[in-house]
Amino acid sequence: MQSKPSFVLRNPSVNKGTGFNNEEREKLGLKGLLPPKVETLQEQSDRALSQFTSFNTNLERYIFLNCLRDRNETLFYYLLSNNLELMMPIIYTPTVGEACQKFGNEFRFAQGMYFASRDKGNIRAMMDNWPADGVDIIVVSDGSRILGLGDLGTNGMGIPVGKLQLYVAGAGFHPTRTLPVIIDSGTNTKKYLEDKYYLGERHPRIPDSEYYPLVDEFLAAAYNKWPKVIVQFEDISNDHCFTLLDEYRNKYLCFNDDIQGTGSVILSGFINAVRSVQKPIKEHRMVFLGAGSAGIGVADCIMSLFDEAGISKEEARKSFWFVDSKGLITTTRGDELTSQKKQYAREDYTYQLKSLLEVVRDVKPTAIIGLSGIGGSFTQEIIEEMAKHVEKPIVFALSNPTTNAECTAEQAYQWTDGRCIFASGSPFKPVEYKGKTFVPGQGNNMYIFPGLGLAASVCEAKHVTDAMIITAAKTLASFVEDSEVLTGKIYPGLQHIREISTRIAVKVIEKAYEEGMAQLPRPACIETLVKSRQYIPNYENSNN
Ligand SMILES: NC(=O)C1=CN([C@@H]2O[C@H](COP(=O)(O)OP(=O)(O)OC[C@H]3O[C@@H](n4cnc5c(N)ncnc54)[C@H](OP(=O)(O)O)[C@@H]3O)[C@@H](O)[C@H]2O)C=CC1
Ligand SMILES: CC(=O)C(=O)O
Ligand SMILES: [Mg+2]
Repeated sequence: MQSKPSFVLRNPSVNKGTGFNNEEREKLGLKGLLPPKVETLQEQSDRALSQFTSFNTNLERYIFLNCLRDRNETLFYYLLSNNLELMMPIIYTPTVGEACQKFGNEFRFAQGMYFASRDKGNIRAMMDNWPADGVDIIVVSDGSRILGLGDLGTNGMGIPVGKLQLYVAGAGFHPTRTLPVIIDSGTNTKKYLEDKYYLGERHPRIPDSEYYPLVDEFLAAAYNKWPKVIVQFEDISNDHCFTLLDEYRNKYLCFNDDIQGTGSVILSGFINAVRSVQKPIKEHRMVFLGAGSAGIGVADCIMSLFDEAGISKEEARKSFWFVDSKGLITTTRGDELTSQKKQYAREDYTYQLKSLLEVVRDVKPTAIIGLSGIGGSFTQEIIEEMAKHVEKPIVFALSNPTTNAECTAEQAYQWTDGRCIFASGSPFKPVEYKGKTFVPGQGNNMYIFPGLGLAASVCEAKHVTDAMIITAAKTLASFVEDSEVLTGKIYPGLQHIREISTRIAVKVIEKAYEEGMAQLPRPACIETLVKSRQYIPNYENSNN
């Protein structure tokens, strides 16, 4: 049997399934191919929601949603957009972590594009194979540091896929104009190299002499084919991600979500935490567990608050203490520090503090920020020690997925007797403690990258600047009222993500014009322009 070239029921971008009305069924030759009842998008969505809830595991729900997307994109995004709080933990952290780990076993159909070492020299030609007319946004990973789960190689594809689903649902990028990419540079994880279902190239990671030219060729090809595209670097290990960002941030329109997106969202949470504890920035002592891409990105962004308070960089750095896998980072520790760590290395320690507990005892921090990927590393002893010296401790356990969080919300509230301001990278349910309900904040870059990316794309920004990142953080912070921050709430509800992303986009675009970064002629009304560009999942030419 020959398949029809434009068989709409097998094309997720145009398929409406039972949503095709009788006129469309007649015109498209679908009569007899669908059950008789014509359904509205809402009716289809109700059924899909009931199917979603019938599964026993989150991985099954993840697979269900991605298969739905592969059948009917409009229905998928309609369902997702209207049930974001319920479905976010499935398409994104924590479930996406498990989906990546099992990517080879659960593989059903391909999404996105893969460029491997053997493709060197052919990447531009391969891009012509991408079926969509245009691409506005690419999320690219090499799978080398997927959440806190380590080097997953090609299995990391779930992350670009999930991030782009948020770009669509959260900000309104058009789904057909998004492209998830994996640069397959091998994997150093033996388990995957030996796994018969592993789908990537089966070799250890390629050396830098091959890695950087591969990424360079990919970027040159992408900007050659789609000159206005924005590229988000995602979950790339810290031996490469800083170098890539430095190399390309002033060459192309790109940003690194783990460094800059995380920096922005945690700056936002920190602004509101400072409002909540009512202690000026210069009185804060911040201990970071983890000095990688996220930890450094966050500290760099929080530095802007000191700058605004008229405090010099040199003075401001004295408010930061970084702990990595070897202990407190000092200039006298004796190991070779990366340039990022050097800026925050303490010069005032003649003795070495090896553990986080020792550092907390020594520093008596007002804030403890976990971006280490090490689950449970904020122990009861550490948090209780901190809480002895601070009225309202700021406890951010930001590592993903949930199993890698430095502590749980329940632990943080219990160990601080309900006094802490808490945020985590993956969601925790509200906690009942001593008759009070505490709603933990989710300090996750998902609040920032959709609006930031939309802004950069809509105004055709030349580059993503630090000022645009800081503007995004402040705009997000402004969504929480004074009365709310006093109760410990530091992030707005996720159900408002469209409104949040729209406002972030407007403010970031204003900043881009102010800085001369926007290349699109300035419109009469930025908000109208942004809204006119946002995709809303609905059936066209239907009575639905
Ligand atoms: N909430 C959010 O929005 C985001 C959360 N994250 C999460 O943050 C975590 C880290 O990400 P990222 O910074 O990119 O990762 P990196 O690999 O770049 O950095 C990890 C850091 O943690 C340190 N570390 C590792 N083990 C220990 C240990 N036992 N004790 C103390 N420090 C340790 C490493 O030390 P060393 O330098 O010595 O190797 C390194 O400094 C991940 O779990 C990720 O999911 C990341 C981005 C966004
Ligand atoms: C949220 C995110 O980007 C991370 O955990 O890597
Ligand atoms: Mg990430």
